[in-house]
Amino acid sequence: MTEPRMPLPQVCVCYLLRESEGRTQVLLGRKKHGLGRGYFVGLGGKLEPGETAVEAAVREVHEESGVTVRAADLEARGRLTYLFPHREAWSQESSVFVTRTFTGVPAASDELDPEWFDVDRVPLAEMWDDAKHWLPGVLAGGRVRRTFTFGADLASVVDHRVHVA
Ligand SMILES: CNc1ncnc2c1ncn2[C@@H]1O[C@H](COP(=O)(O)OP(=O)(O)OP(=O)(O)O)[C@@H](O)[C@H]1O
Repeated sequence: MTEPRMPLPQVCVCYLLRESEGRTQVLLGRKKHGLGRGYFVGLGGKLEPGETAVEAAVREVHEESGVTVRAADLEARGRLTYLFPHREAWSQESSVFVTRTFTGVPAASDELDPEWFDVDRVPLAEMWDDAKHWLPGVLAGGRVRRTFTFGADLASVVDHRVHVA
């Protein structure tokens, strides 16, 4: 994978965390449309022209759940590169954010029905295949910089590495 690539489409994802009865929970939802339909995902989506990843995360959290987050409260936790050599249009780079500070109660949207999960019980088997490699670490306070390559089935991670220049 050394050939030069066009800049990849930029997306963001933002994990909202809360404490409930002594347990830490994360807000996820099953995606209703588009790329990754049927998978549980964090709130997020594509950056609009001229937007920074943080600005996009603030907007997407609100659009998808009705919850308000402030840019200053988002913790940048890293970047993920998703490569789909068998479907180049799906390749993306994602900026990952986490926050415990938000206002409002999550509500269903056209994109997903938000649901709280204990962080040690996230539905990894119903998420994109890459999530099991990094999401538990990020939800436990860590950072991530990884590149994942998906196979011909467009679902399985066939290679993952800490960084591809
Ligand atoms: C391939 N492995 C993956 N693993 C984990 N999460 C993945 C993902 N691939 C995309 N994501 C997330 O999905 C959102 C973008 O989704 P994406 O569909 O591109 O954007 P958006 O919802 O704006 O548009 P559509 O309505 O679907 O066109 C964004 O949060 C991004 O982090």
